[in-house]
Amino acid sequence: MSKAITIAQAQRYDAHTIDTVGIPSMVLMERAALATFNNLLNDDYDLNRVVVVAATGNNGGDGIAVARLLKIRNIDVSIYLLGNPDKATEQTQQQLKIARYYQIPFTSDLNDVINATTIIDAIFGVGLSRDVTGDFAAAINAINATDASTVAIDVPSGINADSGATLGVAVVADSTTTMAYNKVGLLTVNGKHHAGTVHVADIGVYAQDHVESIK
Ligand SMILES: NC(=O)C1=CN([C@@H]2O[C@H](COP(=O)(O)OP(=O)(O)OC[C@H]3O[C@@H](n4cnc5c(N)ncnc54)[C@H](O)[C@@H]3O)[C@@H](O)[C@H]2O)[C@H](O)CC1
Ligand SMILES: [K+]
Repeated sequence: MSKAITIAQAQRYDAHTIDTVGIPSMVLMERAALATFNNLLNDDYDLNRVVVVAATGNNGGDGIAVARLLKIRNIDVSIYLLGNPDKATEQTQQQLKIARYYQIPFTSDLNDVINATTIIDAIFGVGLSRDVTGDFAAAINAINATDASTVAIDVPSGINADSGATLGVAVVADSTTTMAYNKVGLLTVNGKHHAGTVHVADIGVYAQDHVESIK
């Protein structure tokens, strides 16, 4: 079985790749988005109406980049944004700017989420730090109530990537594209149930330098 890592390891490996190796954060985000996009196409989801549900952390930035990859292929995609965009991470603010350039529609109507054929879950990844409440919980409940296929980025939102526990409420995904390595929480019974099929994406982040084998 391939390696699975904790939240602290994921954060440490990301920071090492960005700060010491020198691969810019936006490059990692673009690779995360491309990997998610490729899995989305390979898994043969119904892409008639795609909605990316994104928050303002870097998990949201991954999702907004996926929206752009879909839009430039003429796929009907919109973004349901949760949280205050002025407080988004630098990378996610940049992805929002790019999304506006490509005129990707933003919606604040949960019915658009409910009527989607495929939903991309880009609300929380390894940065989830407390119980999900309010608008975030309402969006996750709507995602889980639809017949739409759901594809999670990195971690199904609401799942603690260490313990696999549901923090309040969590997305039940059909598949999850997780970055660099699987996460230990996604190997638990609850984590597996929420993640669906897990694809591990090589985004250029590794556990050690001078990599001979990434398995
Ligand atoms: N670091 C990188 O360059 C890469 C990251 N990738 C993706 O980014 C996420 C991790 O991003 P991060 O910004 O650290 O965290 P999240 O997006 O998961 O969310 C953090 C954000 O949300 C707030 N928050 C936490 N819990 C709650 C809650 N219950 N309710 C409301 N808000 C909450 C928190 O305060 C932060 O503001 C990782 O999973 C990847 O998807 C890349 O893939 C590329 C490299
Ligand atoms: K997610």
